[in-house]
Amino acid sequence: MIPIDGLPVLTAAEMHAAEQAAMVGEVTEATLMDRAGSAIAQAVARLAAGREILVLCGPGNNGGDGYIAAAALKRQGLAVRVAASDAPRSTGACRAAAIWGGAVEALDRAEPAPVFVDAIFGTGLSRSPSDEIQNALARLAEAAWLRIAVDLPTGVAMDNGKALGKVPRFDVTLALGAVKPSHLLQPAASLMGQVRLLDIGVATRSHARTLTRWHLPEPDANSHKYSRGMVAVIAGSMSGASELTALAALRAGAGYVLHLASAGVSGSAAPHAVVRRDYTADALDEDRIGAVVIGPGLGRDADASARLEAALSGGRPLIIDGDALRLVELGTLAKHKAPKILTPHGGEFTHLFGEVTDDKLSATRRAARQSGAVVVHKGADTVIAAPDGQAILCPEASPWLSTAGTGDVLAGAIGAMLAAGLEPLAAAEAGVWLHAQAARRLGKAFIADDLADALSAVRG
Ligand SMILES: NC(=O)C1=CN([C@@H]2O[C@H](COP(=O)(O)OP(=O)(O)OC[C@H]3O[C@@H](n4cnc5c(N)ncnc54)[C@H](O)[C@@H]3O)[C@@H](O)[C@H]2O)[C@@H](O)CC1
Ligand SMILES: Nc1ncnc2c1ncn2[C@@H]1O[C@H](COP(=O)(O)OP(=O)(O)O)[C@@H](O)[C@H]1O
Ligand SMILES: [K+]
Repeated sequence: MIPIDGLPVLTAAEMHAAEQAAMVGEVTEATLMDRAGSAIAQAVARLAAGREILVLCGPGNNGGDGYIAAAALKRQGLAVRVAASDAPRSTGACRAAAIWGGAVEALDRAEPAPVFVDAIFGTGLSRSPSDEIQNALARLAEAAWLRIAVDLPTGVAMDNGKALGKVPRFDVTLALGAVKPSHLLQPAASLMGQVRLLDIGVATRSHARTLTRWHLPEPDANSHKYSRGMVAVIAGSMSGASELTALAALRAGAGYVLHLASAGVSGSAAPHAVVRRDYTADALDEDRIGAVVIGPGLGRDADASARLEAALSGGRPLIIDGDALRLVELGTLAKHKAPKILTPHGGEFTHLFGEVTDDKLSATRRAARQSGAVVVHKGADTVIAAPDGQAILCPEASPWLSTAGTGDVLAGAIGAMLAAGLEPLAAAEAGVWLHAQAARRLGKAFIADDLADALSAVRG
C-alpha cells in the first residue's frame, strides 16, 4: 500500500494504453489480475486484523480481482465470504471465479460482515449502477466496521470525479496500478477515504501527477534578504486582504516583502517586517522584485484597473488573484511576457474561462494553454496546470480552509516561492503544499491570520 504523493495520475485512455504495453511475453491480462488480486488480499488481510471479510464481486475484471483476492484470503485461513451482483462475464472474471471455487451469495440476501470489500465495478463503469446494486452497497457498507474499495468505489466515474448514483463512503480505496483522476477530483474524492496505490507492475507515465513537496527553496551561507526573494504586493481598496498576502509571503520564506498601498491606507497593520510604501506609478521599477502579487483586496475601480495594467506591463513575474482575475482580459495577458500564475477559485475560473463542462483536470489544462499562465484552480480538489500540459492534482487539505482570506494567504505563499526563483509550476506546487500543510496542522476553526502564521512552522 503505497502513499500517493507525487505519483502519476492516469486517465482511462492512458491506463488502458499502460496496461496494453505491460502485456508482453509471459505477462497477460490474467497475470495482471493475479498480481492485483494478491496485492488486494495482502492489504485487506492487514487492515481486517482477523475480522470476517465479505467481498462483493461484479461481472467484469474488477469482480475478477475480487475473486482472486477472496481465494488468497481463504488460503491464508481468514474468514471470507463472496457475494456477486451478476454471474462473471469477462474472460478474466470467469477464470477468477473458478479459482475462488467457493460459495457465492446473492447480493440482495448477503449478510453484512465487519470488513466490506467492494469489487463490483472499477474503471469499466459506463453508467449508473442498478438500484439493486446501489441499495445493497449502501446496506452492507452501513453495517460494516471497515469499507474498502477495489480500484474505485462502485458508482464513481474514472476521469471526472462524478458519482453516478448513490455511493457509500469508504475508509480505504486501493488504486490498482495507478492513481486515476477521480481519486482526487470532487465529489468522488470525498468518498474514497485514504487512497493507497497497489503496484501491479504496469509502467505508468503521465503529464499529470499528485501534489508533493520537492521544491522548497532553502537559504544558505551566501543568502541575503534579496536573494531569498523580494515580493511586492499591490494593495487596493481593502488592505486587510493584501496585508494577509504580505504576511504569508514573509512567513513562507521571502526575504523582503513590500506592501504598496495608496497614501494613507498603508502603514498600520503588523507585522513590522513588512515594508510599507505608497503605491506610485513607478513602484515596480525595482530590479530586485522577484514576484508581484496583485488581486487580494484590489477592488474593481479605475485605480485597480490602472494598477493591474502597470503590473502587466511592468514585466516582473506575476501572480494574479482575487479582484484582478475579474478585471483581467485573456487577450491582454499575452502582453505580459514574464512568468505568470493565475489563482482562480471556481467562480473566478468560470468568469475567465467559462463553465467547466467536462472535468476539472481537462478544463484547467485548457485554461493554462489559453492564458499562457500556470493556473491554480482552487477548491477542495485544487488542480494546477501549466501551458505545456503538465498538471498536478491536490488531495483535499482541510474543509476548514473555506473561510475568508485563505486564498490571500495562498497567493502570498506562491509569491514567496516565485520570488525565490522557482519556475512557475514548481512555485505554485510549493505554495499549495505549504498552505495545505499549514491548514492540516491548525486543525479546526482557524482563521486566515493563523494560517499565514503557521506557514513558518511547516517550512520545518
Ligand atoms: N485491464 C487490465 O489489464 C486489468 C484490469 N484490472 C481490473 O479491471 C477493472 C476494469 O475491468 P472491466 O473493464 O472489466 O470493468 P469493470 O469490472 O469495472 O466493469 C465490468 C463491466 O460491466 C459493464 N458495466 C459498466 N457499467 C455498468 C453498470 N452500471 N451496470 C452494469 N454493468 C455495467 C461494462 O460492460 C464493464 O466492462 C479495473 O478497475 C481493475 O479492477 C485488474 O485486474 C488489473 C489488470
Ligand atoms: N472545502 C474546502 N476544502 C479544502 N480547501 C478549500 C475548501 N474551500 C476552499 N478551500 C481552499 O481555501 C482557499 C480559498 O481561497 P479563496 O476562495 O480565494 O478565498 P478568499 O478569497 O476568501 O481568500 C483556496 O486555497 C481553496 O483551495
Ligand atoms: K470497486
